[in-house]
Amino acid sequence: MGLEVEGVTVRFGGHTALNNVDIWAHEGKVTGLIGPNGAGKTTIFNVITGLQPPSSGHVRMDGRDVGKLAPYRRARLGMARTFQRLELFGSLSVRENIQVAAAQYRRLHRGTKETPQDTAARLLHRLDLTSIAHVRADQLPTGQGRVVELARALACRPKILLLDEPASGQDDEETRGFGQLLREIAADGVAVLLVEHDMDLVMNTCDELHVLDFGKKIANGTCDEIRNNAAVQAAYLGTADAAEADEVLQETV
Ligand SMILES: Nc1ncnc2c1ncn2[C@@H]1O[C@H](COP(=O)(O)OP(=O)(O)OP(=O)(O)O)[C@@H](O)[C@H]1O
Repeated sequence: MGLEVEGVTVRFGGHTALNNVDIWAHEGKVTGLIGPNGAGKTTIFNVITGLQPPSSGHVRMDGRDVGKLAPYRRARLGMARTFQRLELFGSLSVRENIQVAAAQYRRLHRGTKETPQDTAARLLHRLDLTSIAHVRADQLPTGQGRVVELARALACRPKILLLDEPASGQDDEETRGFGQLLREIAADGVAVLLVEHDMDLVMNTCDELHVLDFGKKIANGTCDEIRNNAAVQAAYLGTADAAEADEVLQETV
């Protein structure tokens, strides 16, 4: 169970941004989606969440085709996303940002017992944000903002969590902590799909990877398999010389 994307194609005028792409993210796992700039990673997130209608293909959540559903209806079914650019409510505090999301969730899921205040307190504690709970979101360094965005997504109790470059703006220590959090969130039964350029985070956190290049899926496998894949090395380095690529990739990855 989790997320399945099957045969998705997206055309922008004459440009094919995604070409018959299949990817998946299983519950309980962190799945990475990587590829060079312009490979189509954000476009596929937009297709999954319903912001970008595909020219063809299917998106399924727990086996149900959600391709015709508006973004808010997919969110109601348990899809949450963070964005490349932070999308916090700048004038609200960290606590309020989480509480607003929790209140919205509770409004839509009437059986929810936990109050938004308690949800916020629980997530502040779990994500080690209690000491900055009162700080306005627009006063936060980006690295902390990323964790608040994650907390806000978790307030919606997602089954599928899509993260678009969550490590950008984080220092090495923050990124390590973030990776650990993602592992814990997946262990709670969430399907985590991670788009990320920070290869340390990807390789230390993901159970499985999909690789896109120029809108096509060129590889899928474990981190070790992907590290040693000649097509991936060539895509990242623009060379078909596997030996040369391998040398540089060992330094990059
Ligand atoms: N709305 C759009 N109209 C036209 N072309 C687009 C549009 N959105 C994306 N593209 C093009 O589609 C391709 C895929 O873009 P996308 O942003 O999905 O790549 P990406 O893998 O997320 O890149 P990055 O790692 O730089 O964020 C690129 O060539 C991009 O220029």
